[in-house]
Amino acid sequence: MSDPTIKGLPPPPVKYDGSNQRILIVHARWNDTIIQSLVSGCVAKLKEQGVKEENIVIKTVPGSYELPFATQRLIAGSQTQSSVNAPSLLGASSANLVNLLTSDEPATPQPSLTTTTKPNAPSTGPFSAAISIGCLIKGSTMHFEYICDAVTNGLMRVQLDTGVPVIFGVLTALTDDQALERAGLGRKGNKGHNHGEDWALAAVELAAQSAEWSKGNI
Ligand SMILES: Nc1c(NC[C@H](O)[C@H](O)[C@H](O)CO)[nH]c(=O)[nH]c1=O
Ligand SMILES: CC(=O)[C@@H](O)COP(=O)(O)O
Repeated sequence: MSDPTIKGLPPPPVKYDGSNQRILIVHARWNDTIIQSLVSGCVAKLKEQGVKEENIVIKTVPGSYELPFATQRLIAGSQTQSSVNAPSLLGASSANLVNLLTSDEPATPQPSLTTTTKPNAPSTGPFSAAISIGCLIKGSTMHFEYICDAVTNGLMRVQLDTGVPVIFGVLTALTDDQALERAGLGRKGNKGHNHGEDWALAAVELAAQSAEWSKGNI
């Protein structure tokens, strides 16, 4: 692997704490051997950063083209859930807080944010960050180029529209080996590096930082 200070992601400046974060992983199923390795590496690294298993929500879609829609709808849906066994709303996106403050719906009794249900019960409540994972491999037509462009711009729009960080976890590979090496599955004596680990670090960092920014702590 090349020197990460020349080409790659250096360690984060501080170790961010994921213990109060709820993370969404949405992954495509195309090129599933590669996807499964990326998701496994991502989940393992999220747990290393303190994210609880019950706060890691994994959903799948057929292909990468479906990632922006699914990510947007899952983020929106999470913001209508009460926060049980999940991070405090202060860790949520500002959009969620505005909804809560401006809703003319009669306030429904919410379980206290410190409600504890049985351990490892699946969590509910707003996502602190999302990681959208896919693997696009160039074929013989322009299909690759169009999907790459649509997915990239779509995921960027989702995060800017929702205020929830969306990590770009989409490999855009020209060959099978390029994709395998970026999933840590390289075949030619170079296993490569599992990019899913980097995406987990980015998610925990952006979730922590954006929660502070939402509170005006800049
Ligand atoms: N060729 C790849 C695809 N193609 C499928 C599309 O993403 C989409 O599911 C379909 O066009 C229906 O809307 N998807 C990948 O994730 N990776 C590929 O290499
Ligand atoms: C990324 C794709 O859509 C691509 O794998 C499809 O292959 P082809 O361009 O040969 O249809």
